[in-house]
Amino acid sequence: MQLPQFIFRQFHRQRHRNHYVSPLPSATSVVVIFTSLLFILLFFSPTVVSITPESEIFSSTSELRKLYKHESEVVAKLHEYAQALDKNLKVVQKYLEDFEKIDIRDDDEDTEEIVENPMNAYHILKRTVIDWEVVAETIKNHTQVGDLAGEIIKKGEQLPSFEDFIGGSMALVGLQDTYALNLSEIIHGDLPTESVVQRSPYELSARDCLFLGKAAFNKGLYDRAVGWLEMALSRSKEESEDETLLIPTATKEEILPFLETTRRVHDEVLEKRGPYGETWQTFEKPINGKLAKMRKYQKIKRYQPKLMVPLTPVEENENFKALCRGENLRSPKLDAPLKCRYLRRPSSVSILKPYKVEEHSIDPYIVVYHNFMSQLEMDYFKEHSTSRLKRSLHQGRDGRYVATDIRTSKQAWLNKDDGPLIDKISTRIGDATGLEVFPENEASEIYQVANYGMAGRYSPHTDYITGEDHLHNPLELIRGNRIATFMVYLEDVPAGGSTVFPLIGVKVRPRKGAAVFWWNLRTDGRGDPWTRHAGCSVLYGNKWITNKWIRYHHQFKKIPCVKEPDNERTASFQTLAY
Ligand SMILES: O=C(O)CCC(=O)C(=O)O
Ligand SMILES: [Fe+2]
Repeated sequence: MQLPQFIFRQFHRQRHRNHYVSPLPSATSVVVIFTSLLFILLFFSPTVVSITPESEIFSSTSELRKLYKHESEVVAKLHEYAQALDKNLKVVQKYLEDFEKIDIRDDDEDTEEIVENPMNAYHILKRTVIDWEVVAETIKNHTQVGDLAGEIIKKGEQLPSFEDFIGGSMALVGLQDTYALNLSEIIHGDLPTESVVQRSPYELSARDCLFLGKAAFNKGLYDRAVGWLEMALSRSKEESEDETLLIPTATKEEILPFLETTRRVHDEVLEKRGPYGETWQTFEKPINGKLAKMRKYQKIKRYQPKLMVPLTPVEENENFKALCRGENLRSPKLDAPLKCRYLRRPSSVSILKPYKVEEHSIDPYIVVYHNFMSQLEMDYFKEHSTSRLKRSLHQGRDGRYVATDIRTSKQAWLNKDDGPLIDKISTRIGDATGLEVFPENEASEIYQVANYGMAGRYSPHTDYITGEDHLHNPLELIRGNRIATFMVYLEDVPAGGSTVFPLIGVKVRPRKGAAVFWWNLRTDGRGDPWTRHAGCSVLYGNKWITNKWIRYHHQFKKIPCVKEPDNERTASFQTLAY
């Protein structure tokens, strides 16, 4: 079954039919107005037209009637013109008001706070991609500043494209789905997070909901699409009762066909393919009441997360989302042996200032080192990477590196040439883990710094390298595979952005300065698939991490190489560090 897609560009269509966007009178109508005016002026001006006895104008009511008719035509045109000016003024004012809902701030920190809210981010994208075009079109006939985008491009800035706006819309739809956000809250700009409700001054209009419904549909989230489109319908009703709007931003007639198609496709997909798969998701029951009563739908139950058993990609994704939402999937029995402790290494300052270690899983062994890096050290890492950040890529099916939504972040690399602090942190990692990290680039990789923006995420993956390709690379043969990961959070993330291990139910909340450490390989060098992990989408804020991947071959003096029996998994590395 070929899954259908809706065509976007809906916001553009709005421009032509929008209630508040009315084009200025066309060039011909302006000419008509001014010719008529000229005609009246000429007619009444005594210096130009002499009143001759033949003039019938005062005596003949029929002539006066004619004149009056001419005048009213001119007045009608002038009304039209004034109305157009007024409407165009409204377009400009509405844009300005929208922008100024947030006080203008120049300070970098303040602006960061603004863009950290995905609702604000969506509106910034919408304004610069859609509204700018509308405003530019509106003021084109008045002034020379119509080319708003040109002004910015001249400054060497990059502008978002329509595709960026679609990306932003998809991201918002993805956040709503992952965190099961309540639509009636987010349409009013309220974003519920664990601790507080983050507020954005921006509401979502019927047109926004329609657009986001289409984005959800195209993402295969048919259940969510129905939710957005139903919301579009109720917003449209609210807007039609709103006296400040002439007509709703999207009408019922426009929304209904999309909603009907979505409901129909939803039921077809559910019937033919089931309630979820890698590229789609539906409710458990059909929307159509008659179909919903069918016997086969009475038994269907939503997927219940399972741990410690092999999962299909779809099941893994469900575990991933549940963990991101903060659900607890682990049993008390699994968590019972976990401890927190102070770790001292005899040869280092940790004697005075021990590492604070918190266990998250015994097998595979996963721990968090709290307060591992200081604020100054974290700032150093971020500052040295900011100008070098590039879109993260990952290896596609054909082996080439591509940017996809599997990993939506930007990254940069830091090495010892970036200053003495780099080696200082590596020495600390070696000390804390008991592993060999020098020489840089052999025993361990240089630092990868990653920054996740709006809804940035990383789908489930392993850090150890799979496939055969790396076996032909001389450097990889020297280094061996990634035995362990040491990942430090360089920033707090107010909401979302946890690191989760979907197969074993582990979740770690990002806390700045804390580091997560785990073994990717078993003692014999084979990858441990239970270490599959993921970065949840950032719901609010901005996430910074740095990764230090430690390699296998240089550890030969530190760890015993023992083959672990397949049926008896041991956390044999655990003893190394403690
Ligand atoms: O962002 C995260 O929490 C996980 C990142 C990760 O797994 C990676 O960079 O390999
Ligand atoms: Fe990873």
